[in-house]
Amino acid sequence: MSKKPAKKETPMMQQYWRYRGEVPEDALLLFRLGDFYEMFHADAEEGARILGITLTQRSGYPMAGIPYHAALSYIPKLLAAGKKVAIVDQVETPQPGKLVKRELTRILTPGTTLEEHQLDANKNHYLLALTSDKKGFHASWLDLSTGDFRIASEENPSALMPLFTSLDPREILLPETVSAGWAHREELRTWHEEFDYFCGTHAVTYQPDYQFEAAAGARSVLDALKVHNLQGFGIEGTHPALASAGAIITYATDTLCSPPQNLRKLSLYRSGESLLLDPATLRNLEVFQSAQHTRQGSLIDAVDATATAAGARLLERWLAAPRLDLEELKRRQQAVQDFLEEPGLSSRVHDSLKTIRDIGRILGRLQNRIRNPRELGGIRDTLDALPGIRETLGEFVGSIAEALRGRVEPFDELRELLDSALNAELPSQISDGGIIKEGYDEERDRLLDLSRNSKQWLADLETRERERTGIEKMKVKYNGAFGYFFEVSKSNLSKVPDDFIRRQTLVNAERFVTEELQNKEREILSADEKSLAREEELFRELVEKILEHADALQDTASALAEIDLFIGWSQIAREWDFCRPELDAESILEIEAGRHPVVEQMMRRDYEGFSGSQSFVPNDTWLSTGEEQIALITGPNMAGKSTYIRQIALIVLLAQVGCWVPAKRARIGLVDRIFSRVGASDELARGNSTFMVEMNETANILNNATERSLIILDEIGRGTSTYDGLSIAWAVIEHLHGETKKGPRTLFATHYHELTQLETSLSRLRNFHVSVKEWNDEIIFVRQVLPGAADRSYGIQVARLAGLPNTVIDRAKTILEELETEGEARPSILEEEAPPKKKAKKAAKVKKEAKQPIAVEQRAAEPAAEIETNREGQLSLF
Ligand SMILES: Nc1ncnc2c1ncn2[C@@H]1O[C@H](COP(=O)(O)OP(=O)(O)OP(=O)(O)O)[C@@H](O)[C@H]1O
Repeated sequence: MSKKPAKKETPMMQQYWRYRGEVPEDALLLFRLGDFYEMFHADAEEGARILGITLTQRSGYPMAGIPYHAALSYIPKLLAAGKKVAIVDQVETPQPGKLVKRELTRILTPGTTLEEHQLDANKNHYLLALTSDKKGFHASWLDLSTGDFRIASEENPSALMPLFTSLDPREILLPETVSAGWAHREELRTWHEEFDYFCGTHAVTYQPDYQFEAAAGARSVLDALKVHNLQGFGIEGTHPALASAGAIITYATDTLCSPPQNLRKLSLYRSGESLLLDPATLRNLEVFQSAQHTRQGSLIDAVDATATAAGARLLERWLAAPRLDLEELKRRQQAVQDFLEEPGLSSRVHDSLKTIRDIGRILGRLQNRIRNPRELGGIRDTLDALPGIRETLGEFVGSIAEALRGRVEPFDELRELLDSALNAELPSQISDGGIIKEGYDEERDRLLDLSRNSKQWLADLETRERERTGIEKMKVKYNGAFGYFFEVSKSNLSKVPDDFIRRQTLVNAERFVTEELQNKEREILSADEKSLAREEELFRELVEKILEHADALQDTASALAEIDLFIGWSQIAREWDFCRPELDAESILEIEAGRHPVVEQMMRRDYEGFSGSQSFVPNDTWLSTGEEQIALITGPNMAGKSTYIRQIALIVLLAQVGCWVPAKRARIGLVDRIFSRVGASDELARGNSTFMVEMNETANILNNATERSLIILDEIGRGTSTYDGLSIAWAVIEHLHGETKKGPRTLFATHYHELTQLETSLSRLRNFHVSVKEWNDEIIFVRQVLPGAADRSYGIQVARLAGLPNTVIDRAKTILEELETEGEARPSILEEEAPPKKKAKKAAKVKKEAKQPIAVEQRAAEPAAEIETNREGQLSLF
């Protein structure tokens, strides 16, 4: 931050320093000076560097400025550079010789911006606060742009991490000393490591601890929501998470420079009501971002066919909190069905939705006094689209579409008002005028006429005076310093009459006024000013009228967002042949011809891809906690093991947000958590080794999975020596299987062929393999998941496909042969580590079979049939 210099400052700079002292140290102060926002001292140096603008000097100190009308395009760059931006505006018209009055009008921070161009239209924009006390950890999050405001408390902060990752907040508020203490608590070590990393990738603002005081927080929340108690929201007034909610309100108030006006509801988030996906699983399944950190290639992108930004944000919120509530999920599924059954009507509604504006966010800005005429135009255009949308929705027969129609209000009166009041084209600033339609307000029309007639009068005067003086090219002109004047070129000066009063001499011309012109000028300027003032008054009245309907408009906006999302899903279901999954509370998972939604879409778009195949090969799945609880999947590299196990997790996730799923048929017993242990590339940046990350994630799964969870494990144990890895994988499977009759539904993909022997000792484990064919020492990927274990890994053939030099491939083959011969002489892991007593007998049998597993023979008859079926377009030949 800039330090105030010791020398005597001008009054303006004294004013500057007063505000500089008021705003947070890490904010850059933009100080309005005429037509510029100026930065001074250290702010100027930093601002000029970030914005790439010229650094100048004023009275010996650094200064850098941006034109005020271009501020909107500069500010996002400062925010993107992680800076906060404080704005001090001029709040009166400058008078010569008088220090202009200024006020701090706004502090823009990553989590509290509201302006359209500073928000990503398709993403929620959360400010998150977290604190802790003896009872546990308390979080609150608010999207100030829409007023979405929630709280959550958990004894164990790890339970909040899935939520934080899904929210992907723009800014995090933490209590300074309380949060510093978390690092020293041994029991929080694992969580803190993860949270610390999370904070490292998000903007964090530390606040004094007292801002997180629970009782004061409860009061701020009541004030902000304008209610006497929180019972209506089902929240106790002593709920500990109100501490963080209070900190959010205080921060929002400080940054908006007045209390937020668009909060009307507080909701309590209970982790037990959602399907939880821990941060690693969200990353591994590429739910919100692909492995390349792009939206393209993620699940959200694959199931997003929304036409509106609000619809896209709703999808993000729903994917962040998949449900366990059958009734709600069935409502969503039915909505998709209603729209799917009426494609013509649905696309008509969707087309109309493309014309509506983001009224949820517009209202947020209007309520928080960020007002511009075009936003009113946005509300008007949206309301204009409503009758058509309602009419089309009325033609649907489905019950849910009908219910949704009921939530879209017509707003006839407000629509008529805005239609009659607002011009078709609107300015971006109130001060530009031209907002109000002629004929809407008598007084404003009168002033407008006066100003217009005066302009005609000026034109007449110009003609009259040209005739009188004989100066043919004399013109009436206007400028801010002198007002209206006659401009006469030097060559015509001799013709100027005596009643012309000289005002200014230019190189080639002179400027004059007359008494008549001066009188008229006063009349015109006052008519213009009065007309503008009247327009501003009418504008404010219109805003108030809109805000009277704010709640109803918000409700309509959320219904429109749902309709948009459902229609989008119905289009995806039709285009990609999704089915409506049966949902129940049984612990089973049955998928017929399931597909990976993202890989399938990418393959269709890019059929020249490495897979070499144009269409995705569907596969079946059957799991149940009591019978076929664990599917152990083996198969060569590149066969499709990872894709298969991920597709199952994605199908379950989609089903639990209410979307239809990429399968021919599916029956899904609701899942409380999805765990995955897949790749680890992201984690290396955290300073953990691949193996450490793998073990951390595995520990998390084993400690937290319940009977209702779904677990996908990919190549567990590969990050260490073969025998260590194999032993760990072996023990993990045994643990998940357990002794009892039930356990989490698990898919385990592995290259450790020894594990396939577990089928004989673990009653609820089944072997599967992803099949391939050999053809002249090359392999053909068939991508079919079939019962039984794979015979070998074909790693060398795959390496050849990847382009390894022939010399290396040949040498590898020789080494492999040697190793295989040696391996036969070496004792197997089963002999090194005896299984538990009661399995000893079975294990002895396995040992016998290990060298020549029965599964291989069982599959001997399968290849011909597979080749036949898959040649029809699905076979991939390299
Ligand atoms: N069912 C399928 N239909 C068509 N192509 C598929 C299918 N499954 C996977 N693929 C293609 O095969 C590629 C490799 O799949 P995947 O990564 O799942 O193999 P893998 O068996 O896990 O390999 P590795 O053991 O080497 O990790 C994928 O990128 C995809 O393009």
